[in-house]
Amino acid sequence: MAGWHGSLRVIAQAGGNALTNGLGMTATDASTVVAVAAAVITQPDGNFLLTCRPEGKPYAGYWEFPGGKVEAEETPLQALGRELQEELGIQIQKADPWITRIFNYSHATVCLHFFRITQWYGKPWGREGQQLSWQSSVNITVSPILPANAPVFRALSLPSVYAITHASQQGVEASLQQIEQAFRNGLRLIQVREKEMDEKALRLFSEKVVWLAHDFDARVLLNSNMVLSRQLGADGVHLTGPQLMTLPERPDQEYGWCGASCHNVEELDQAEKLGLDFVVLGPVLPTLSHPGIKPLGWQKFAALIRHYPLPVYALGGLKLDDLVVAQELGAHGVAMMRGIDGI
Ligand SMILES: Nc1nc2c([nH]c(=O)n2[C@H]2C[C@H](O)[C@@H](COP(=O)(O)OP(=O)(O)OP(=O)(O)O)O2)c(=O)[nH]1
Repeated sequence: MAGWHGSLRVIAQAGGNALTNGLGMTATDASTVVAVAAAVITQPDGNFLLTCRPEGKPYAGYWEFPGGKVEAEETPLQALGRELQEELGIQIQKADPWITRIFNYSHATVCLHFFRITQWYGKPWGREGQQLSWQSSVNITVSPILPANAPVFRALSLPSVYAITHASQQGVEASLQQIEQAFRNGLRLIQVREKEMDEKALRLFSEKVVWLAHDFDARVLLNSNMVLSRQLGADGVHLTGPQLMTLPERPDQEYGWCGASCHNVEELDQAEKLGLDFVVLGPVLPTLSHPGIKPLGWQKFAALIRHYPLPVYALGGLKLDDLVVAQELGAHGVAMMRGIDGI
């Protein structure tokens, strides 16, 4: 159990005391937590597979991600390989670890290890007579859904690339042109982070980014400024590390999406406690925007996010080409400031 992150680590050390894991769910004892492996089997268009729980199981008739309990002597990934063969007749070709979430049902407390499966052998079919359905995170058309899975759909609706503006260095016009091009090329999430702009310039620039983004159905989060975010109709706020550590609770839902910058385990724990939508963790590699800060490196990055419940974007000196390695290590995606010109 050593090395389990956040709530899982806490539960492992708790020795039977009831505790809250920061997601509004309570686990009672490490020994009563049932490990489950679940697959987000994703097609190139982003649609993923849900299956309907067959008669005879708890929550029969509810829709879920394919998978099942991890048996003794199995790793979650081994369990998933077995379950997908048994339930769907497919073999995993490529699986990336994703988020790990705990949920308290009346019949059990489950620890769900999610993997994203992007390549597999065979065509999925309901080998246990269960129904299958390909779904999109923005429009789930089957119901009911297992209660633990609502935040998972929200996480899945986050794109794999998160851009960060740097107009103060680049020049406002050049920056807006680049951002528009990136939206044309598929960018769907951006943070306005302009620490050197005065209030008026920031308002003007942010307003333009929001207009542009909404033309492309993309989302804009403003760095640290909840009031301005709401005034401009932006999609939410991105908290700085210090801001994250001083907030007693998540900004009101009326502010929309809420992410945060994290650099260490304390900040990751706090983001989990506040129930944020995602975090950015870095710097992974040396970066011009934070000279003099020792980068985490990929190994430490992977260790910090192991078994973490929120989607994590890797940040710091990264380009689009780093997305594959980031996701193989458990990241949801990559966040980029200068790398945005490659989008
Ligand atoms: N497979 C799966 N299980 C989920 C999801 N969400 C969620 O809360 N769970 C819970 C429901 C169950 O309590 C538990 C999975 O247990 P299960 O009974 O389906 O496991 P299994 O396939 O190994 O079944 P069995 O051999 O025990 O009959 O995890 C999900 O998306 N997929």
